[in-house]
Amino acid sequence: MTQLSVNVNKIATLRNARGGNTPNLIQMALDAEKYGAQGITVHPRPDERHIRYSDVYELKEVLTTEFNIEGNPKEEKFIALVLKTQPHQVTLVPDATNQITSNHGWNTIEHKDFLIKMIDKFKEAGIRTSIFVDPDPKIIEGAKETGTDRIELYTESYAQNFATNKAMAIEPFVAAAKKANELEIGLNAGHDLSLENLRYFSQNIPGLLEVSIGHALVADALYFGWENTIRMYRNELT
Ligand SMILES: CC(=O)[C@@H](O)[C@H](O)COP(=O)(O)O
Ligand SMILES: NCC(=O)COP(=O)(O)O
Repeated sequence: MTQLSVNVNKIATLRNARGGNTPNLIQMALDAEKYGAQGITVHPRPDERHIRYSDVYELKEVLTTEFNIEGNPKEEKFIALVLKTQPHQVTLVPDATNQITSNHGWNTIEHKDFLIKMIDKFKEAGIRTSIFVDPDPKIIEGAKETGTDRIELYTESYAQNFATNKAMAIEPFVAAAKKANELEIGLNAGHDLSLENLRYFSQNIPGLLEVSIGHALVADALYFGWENTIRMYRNELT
């Protein structure tokens, strides 16, 4: 059964918009767990545009499901945060500081030595590692070389092409998943997954352990409510 990790970045975006504590990020994360989230994901970016480093420490103290922290380990501050908070999983994402959102995976061949160093550091601390990659079999072979526990398939291209031709959209991800299964690398996925495209993805991707979903889920919750929306997303997963 694929696990749903709810990314709460956009709850923090709304909270920060007025400088107070409404919506209460910690309470919404706890309620997400109560409503069926099997994990909570955060992506504390260097400019703290949404998730603040202080949020990560507070969440660590109260969460009871899997805690997944995403970020780029080129930032020493990120490495220190992860080592101090000891999440279940760290997902390494090659974002530049000024990116509006994540828009590419690692070049696991070009950055092999750096990734090996970072993955060793987090694994030695007992933290499961995942690295954000495009659905490219060569890149996934490179991921195997890094020793990472898991990869996270960057699913924006699937989401973008889904409405036009879902069979074509999912093809590269099926091939990538089969390669990950063959190499015995754990398989996660995320970015722009939604109520429209999640079920088809989940039904066709072999060995999918976890999806992390935030932007579309929070947007849907504006219509359907936090509890209903989380239950609806859980219902789309096989
Ligand atoms: C890695 C990934 O695809 C997303 O979790 C990303 O972290 C979303 O970041 P924003 O919420 O800042 O768009
Ligand atoms: N790793 C993907 C994630 O956590 C959320 O991505 P999105 O659903 O906000 O696009």
